[in-house]
Amino acid sequence: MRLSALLGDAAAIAADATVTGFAIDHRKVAPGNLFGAFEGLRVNGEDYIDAAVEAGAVAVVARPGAHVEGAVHVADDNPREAFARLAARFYAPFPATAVAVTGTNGKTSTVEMTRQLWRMAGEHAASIGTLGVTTADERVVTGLTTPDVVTFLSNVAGLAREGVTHLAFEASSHGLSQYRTEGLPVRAAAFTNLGRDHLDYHGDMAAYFTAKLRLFAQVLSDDGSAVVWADDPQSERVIDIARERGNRVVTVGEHGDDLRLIERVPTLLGQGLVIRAGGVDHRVQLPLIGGYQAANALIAAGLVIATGGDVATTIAGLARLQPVRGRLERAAITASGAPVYVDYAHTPDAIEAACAALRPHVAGRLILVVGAGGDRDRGKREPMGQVAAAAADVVIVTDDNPRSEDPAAIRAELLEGAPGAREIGDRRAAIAAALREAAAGDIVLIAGKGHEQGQIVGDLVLPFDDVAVAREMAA
Ligand SMILES: CC(=O)N[C@H]1[C@@H](OP(=O)(O)OP(=O)(O)OC[C@H]2O[C@@H](n3ccc(=O)[nH]c3=O)[C@H](O)[C@@H]2O)O[C@H](CO)[C@@H](O)[C@@H]1O[C@H](C)C(=O)N[C@@H](C)C(=O)N[C@H](CCC(=O)O)C(=O)O
Ligand SMILES: Nc1ncnc2c1ncn2[C@@H]1O[C@H](COP(=O)(O)OP(=O)(O)OP(=O)(O)O)[C@@H](O)[C@H]1O
Ligand SMILES: N[C@H](CCC[C@H](N)C(=O)O)C(=O)O
Ligand SMILES: [Mg+2]
Repeated sequence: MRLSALLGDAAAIAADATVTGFAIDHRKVAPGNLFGAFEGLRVNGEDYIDAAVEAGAVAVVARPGAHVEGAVHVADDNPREAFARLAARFYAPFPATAVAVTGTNGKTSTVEMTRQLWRMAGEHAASIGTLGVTTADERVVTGLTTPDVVTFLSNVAGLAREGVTHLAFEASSHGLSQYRTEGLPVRAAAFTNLGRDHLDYHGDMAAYFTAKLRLFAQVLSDDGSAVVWADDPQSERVIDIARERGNRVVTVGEHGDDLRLIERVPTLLGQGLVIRAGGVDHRVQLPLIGGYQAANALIAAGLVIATGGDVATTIAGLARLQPVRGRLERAAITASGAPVYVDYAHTPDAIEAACAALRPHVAGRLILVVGAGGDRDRGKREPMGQVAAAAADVVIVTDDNPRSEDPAAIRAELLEGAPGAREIGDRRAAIAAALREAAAGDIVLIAGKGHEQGQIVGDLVLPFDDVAVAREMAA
């Protein structure tokens, strides 16, 4: 693509260059690239403009005040957004049907279920999120929930080239604030719930919620649909924004109008659901336990239906959903017969939801192994401890991903909320202790790391897999 075709202004025409790609890190600039220079949390990308030009950048998207020499300066007050829109024009075409999911908890589960439902309907579908880029054939890990804009848009274009027509992706609050997905038309956007997380980055709950709401206020296409979990206290805000913009609103949940959850009966390995849609009651056996997975399944069904899926077929498909990795995954059964579950709960609400999911199945005690990640919202730690103490019968506080923090200090903050808890820093030892403690009728829940394959300690990623450790200890 010619730079003049992308920008169309005099400077671009004069430069008469061919654009070869986009980069936001100067170390990844190749000759002919457009470089995006953004102010970050750690450094200012504008400091690398000269180096990017040196490496062959033909244009630089940066604030009007930035100094650009030797390349075309694309000046914009919001360089991240301007960059994303140009990148989208370069990388297009994209899958015709893209949907996005935001919310504190449930994004990964919902995009994965949406992908599965589409596949059951015979569509060529993919998902992008915490688990990576997932298609029917493979999964490629990207490291972030919403990858950076270049990785995201180039991957989405790659999926389209492979024939993917349907994409469900996670729109994290960081991703929304940083315009990581702008330019990809979003035909439906879903809201799962709002709880405490990431206040280290956003400052307060209002700013965190505003970041998420941008999905509905700005990212969702004008003629797109908003799919809203109606049972969250914040749902009205989302619905109001969608109505104001004239988007179609699809509400799901006990208070939902479009997919109303009439009945939910936990069974040994799943739950029986009655879902009312268009005045008809549909009965379906969801093969996953936990109210929270029923919520995510309904939101996924809402997204599929909002983008043209048949109502009865989609609801019937819920009976064939496969479990999502690390979300209430049954990892092992102890010698004494106690099931051991691994779950990615790393917020107060998620710990509550995961414990509530297991409670109907607990005859004896619920034994919880829990920790919190370092370099992340510190204020969520004490509430996580409080919820753990209230929802479980035995709490063992351990390390999650300490990152650059002192693990003992993180544990101390959790213990503020759970003074009666046991403290075992070493995660392997904590899991071993929980499994030893468990008797017949008890259930062990290992929370916080779900599918993760490593434990981040300082700059090191040490191999660690909760499911594998649980299996090893149970054997
Ligand atoms: C807080 C946050 O979102 N940080 C991400 C963000 O950093 P930033 O914009 O603040 O970047 P910075 O490091 O200050 O650098 C500024 C700019 O200079 C550029 N640069 C930097 C250094 C250099 O030598 N040359 C250069 O050009 C950078 O590419 C960047 O564009 O952009 C970087 C480049 O894409 C990301 O690597 C980085 O993710 C860090 C590693 C991270 O841990 N992010 C987490 C918190 C995150 O994004 N999580 C969310 C939510 C998780 C969830 O709840 O699911 C996610 O979507 O994964
Ligand atoms: N709808 C829900 N309501 C409450 N809690 C939930 C819900 N869905 C999932 N959870 C809890 O949150 C955990 C994380 O779920 P999931 O990975 O689907 O969320 P996420 O929003 O993608 O998280 P992340 O922000 O890390 O990407 C689950 O393991 C579970 O404990
Ligand atoms: N996407 C989330 C995942 C947290 C998982 C937990 N294991 C932790 O490390 O805090 C984050 O980056 O905040
Ligand atoms: Mg996720």
